[in-house]
Amino acid sequence: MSVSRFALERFRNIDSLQLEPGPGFNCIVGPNGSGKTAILEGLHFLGLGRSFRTHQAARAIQDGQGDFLLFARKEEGDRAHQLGMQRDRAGNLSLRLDGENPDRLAAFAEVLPLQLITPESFDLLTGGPANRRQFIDWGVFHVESAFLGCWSRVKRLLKQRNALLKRRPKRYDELSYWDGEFARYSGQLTALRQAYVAELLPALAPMLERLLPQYQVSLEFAQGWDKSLPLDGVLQQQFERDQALGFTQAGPHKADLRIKVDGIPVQEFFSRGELKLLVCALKLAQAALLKDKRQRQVSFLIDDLPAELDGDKRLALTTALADTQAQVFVTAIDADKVDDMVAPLSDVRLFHVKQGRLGGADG
Ligand SMILES: Nc1ncnc2c1ncn2[C@@H]1O[C@H](COP(=O)(O)OP(=O)(O)OP(=O)(O)O)[C@@H](O)[C@H]1O
Repeated sequence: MSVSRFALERFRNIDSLQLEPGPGFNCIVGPNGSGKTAILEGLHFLGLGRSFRTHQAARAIQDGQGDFLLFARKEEGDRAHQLGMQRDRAGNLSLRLDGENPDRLAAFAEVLPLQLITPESFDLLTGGPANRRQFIDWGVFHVESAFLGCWSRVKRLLKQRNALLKRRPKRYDELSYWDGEFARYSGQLTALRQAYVAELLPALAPMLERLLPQYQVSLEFAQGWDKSLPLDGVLQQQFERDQALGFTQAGPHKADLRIKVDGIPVQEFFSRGELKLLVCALKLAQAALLKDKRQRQVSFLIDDLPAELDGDKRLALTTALADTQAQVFVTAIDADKVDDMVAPLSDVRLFHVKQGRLGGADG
């Protein structure tokens, strides 16, 4: 259940590159600007249809070129999936999955579940609630087939409601039908999110024990409105405020995950290294839960794994990753730091990248 082949063409500083990763640890090593992150970014594009570095996908197309091409082969038990993506500067996207044209990008995300960890991943803990909703929804999407339909309906109904509010309706009656629908699907979405968080906690405990054993970390799901009241009642109560602001202030689009350490909000307490370890523990827990519930294996993309972590923590993290048996892609500038980290692991491949080209694989 891993990517056994990955190819990029006309992507960032890469003219053409083919990688044959192993099912375990794949270390991509090279100097600044060599194209290490571009390789992870290419995989991220394939799995999620977007970059983690820019909202402008065209920036990833190599300068002077009209499009980029990405291809991966993903082993899945005794069969393999072939994923291909082409994107041009006009924004046209062509997708091929096992020789067919899938009608939605979500088909790629299902085949290629990815977890990204970069030096900016602190955002999950220190940034706004949208980061944490995205974290929860990644998990729910992969374990609950009902999620996508429900989430799309909520999004569409919220958009309609906000458009109605902007027209400054005089009376609440103009919204009440839509609010019934919005509350119904919001309730379903919230139940899925709640159940997911409840299942994540036992998967998280052993990861915290390994990476941050000296702390008591707690997670509390906040659904986005007063949990003692039905959403349609809250919407009716808040109608005048929503009308004045022109948008809806209560609902699942306001949900959050409150994360505390020894009772203190995590961002006010943890060091940068500890924040990174907590992000890793959360993502490892998601991968473990996905494997447990759906027998699906995640590929981890970790940009600059050694950053912020001392030698012991680096080792604790690499062994925790290896124990999940997930495929891991890590980038690092310094080959020596990578050697220390992966010394106890058995399944390691090392790729040297220079000026957008591969200098050979060891391992
Ligand atoms: N559209 C593009 N076309 C050509 N080259 C590009 C494009 N976008 C970025 N680059 C260049 O691609 C190179 C690869 O960047 P990348 O971020 O992958 O390097 P890296 O190996 O991860 O470096 P670092 O260790 O500094 O993070 C950079 O030198 C960048 O200037």
